Amino acid sequence: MTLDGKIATQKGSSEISGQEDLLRVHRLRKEMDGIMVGINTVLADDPRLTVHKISSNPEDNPLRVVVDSKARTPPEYRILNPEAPTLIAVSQEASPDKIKALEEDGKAEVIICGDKQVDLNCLMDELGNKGIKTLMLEGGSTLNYSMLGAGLVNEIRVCIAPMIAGGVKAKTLVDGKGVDYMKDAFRLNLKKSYSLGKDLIIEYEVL
Ligand SMILES: NC(=O)c1ccc[n+]([C@@H]2O[C@H](COP(=O)([O-])OP(=O)(O)OC[C@H]3O[C@@H](n4cnc5c(N)ncnc54)[C@H](O)[C@@H]3O)[C@@H](O)[C@H]2O)c1
Ligand SMILES: Nc1nc(=O)c(N)c(NC[C@H](O)[C@H](O)[C@H](O)COP(=O)(O)O)[nH]1
Repeated sequence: MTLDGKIATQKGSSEISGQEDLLRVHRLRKEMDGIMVGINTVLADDPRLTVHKISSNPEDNPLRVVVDSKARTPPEYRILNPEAPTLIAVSQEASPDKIKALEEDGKAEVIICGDKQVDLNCLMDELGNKGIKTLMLEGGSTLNYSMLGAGLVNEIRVCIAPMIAGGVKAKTLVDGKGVDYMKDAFRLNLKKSYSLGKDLIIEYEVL
């Protein structure tokens, strides 16, 4: 994020991390069993979510997980390429046709969790059953809030780049509904902080 907490500009531009930070993220991806994003991140960035900035083997790629209530992931997007397995979590709102298009040719496994939105506790249970014990959430702001709100985040690692974007409509690290009173804010414990290139990395445990 930028110093003012933005993870994208209001137009959706999001090149924030310095080169060293991108390598840090890919080293982390390599250690993970799974990597998860919300559907808006897929639509905005068309990410691959593979380990491709450091040397790696195909089996180093984590399971890619998309939280996508209505199965809106476009079948031609890179998240469905054959480089790594992909799981799309949808809700009962997803149309059977869209689910079928995502499952075609083994592109993705689709699981249904929840009535309207994806039920994140149900999804975590399903991932646990598949042997996914470590999961990195890579955004965006809305899913970050839901995961924190559901008590499903153990640890937060943030990169603060020396940039300020501003913009009342620009996404921040955590958006969603937000808490009404600071007494209800999610509490963190500072574990580690260090400079990386021009960026600052801060690691917290969630209390
Ligand atoms: N700088 C970074 O590191 C970084 C990382 C990721 C994303 N981004 C940026 O974030 C923006 C996208 O963030 P966003 O907040 O709009 O969307 P998001 O990626 O968090 O996706 C949210 C969507 O997921 C779906 N969803 C289904 N079930 C849900 C649940 N239980 N909880 C929450 N969402 C659920 C809903 O359709 C919801 O609108 C993009 O502009 C992207 O570039 C930046
Ligand atoms: N570490 C990091 N720094 C950034 O400046 C930024 N914008 C992202 N964004 C995370 C988001 O999930 C992106 O969509 C992926 O970083 C796309 O990258 P890949 O195609 O998977 O390499 N992540």
